[in-house]
Amino acid sequence: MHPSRLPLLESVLEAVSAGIVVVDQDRRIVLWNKWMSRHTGCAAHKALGMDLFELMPELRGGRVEAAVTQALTNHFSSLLSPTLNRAPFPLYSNPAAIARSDRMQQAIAVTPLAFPDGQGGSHCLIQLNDVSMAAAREKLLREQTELLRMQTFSDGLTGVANRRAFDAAIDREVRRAKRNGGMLSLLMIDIDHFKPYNDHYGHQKGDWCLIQVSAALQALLQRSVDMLARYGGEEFAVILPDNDPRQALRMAETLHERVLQLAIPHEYGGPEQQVTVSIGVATLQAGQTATPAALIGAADGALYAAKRQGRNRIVSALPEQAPGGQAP
Ligand SMILES: Nc1nc2c(ncn2[C@@H]2O[C@H](COP(=O)(O)OP(=O)(O)OP(=O)(O)O)[C@@H](O)[C@H]2O)c(=O)[nH]1
Repeated sequence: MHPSRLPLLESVLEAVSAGIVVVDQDRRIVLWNKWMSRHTGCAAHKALGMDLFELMPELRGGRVEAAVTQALTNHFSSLLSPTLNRAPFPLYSNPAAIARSDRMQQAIAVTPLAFPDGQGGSHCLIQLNDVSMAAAREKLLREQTELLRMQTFSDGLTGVANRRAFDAAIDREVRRAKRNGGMLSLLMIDIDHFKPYNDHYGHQKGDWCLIQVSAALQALLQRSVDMLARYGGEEFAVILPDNDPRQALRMAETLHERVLQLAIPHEYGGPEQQVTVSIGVATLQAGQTATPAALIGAADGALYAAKRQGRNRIVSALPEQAPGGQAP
């Protein structure tokens, strides 16, 4: 290189918005640019000549040391992913971040340095970039995605799973039950005389009632595989994987009883004068070929039988076989 270009190269190294560190074969620091001084608080005159891993003992035994060793002994380059190695170097964006112990998130590249004339032995270049902004943006995007996912699959009023989530879950669970030869039960739950409740107490109180009932039902579902969903209006569905008809009936009784315990007054709610529910129960038996639609139809049929028989009760049914005995 022409000697007149050396000062230019030096100014570039000092001006660049990235950390540049070079260590020799004994891992001693031979180059430490201004960015490193600014973001570590360690000036070049202190860093130069020191063993990098004595200056920053916390790097010992980690991925940075492994990458430097690979570069110096085997001439391998490494990229340390910011996802796996968020902040190995004690680097801070500004003094306030030091006070908060809030390290900058880092992308690190470790490269063996080849000298054109073969002189100088093994050296290793470590480049560090601040990816805090990108990481913060990524976190925000992840949070927004999660929020959207929640909004897409949960009911805006009650917070329980919505119809879209139910449709996906029942499809998945029917397939799983058929694959494993297991059972699957479904409860359809409908609040009795809800139209007169709305008409008499008002729509807002009706909303409140839906929230109370769904929260009470949800609180009784202990297993993570069970799902309560708002099927529509004042109708809820409960998917109970691996539950046989007896277990499903017991769960229906527990849920029915819990709504009675809420003792929500309903002047036009039948003889009980409180909010009650009717429940239809259906079970997909082991080895039976049935579709989600057949299981829902059976539970719905049982629910309407419960309504016809006077409401505030539970009726069980078995699902219809799919035509031809084959699921689609
Ligand atoms: N407040 C409120 N009411 C709702 C909501 N969704 C549906 N409804 C009401 O729920 C009522 C359902 O009435 P119906 O389907 O006639 O049933 P019901 O009066 O409960 O009669 P049975 O089911 O036969 O006992 C209607 O008045 C709807 O307006 C909601 O999100 N909030």
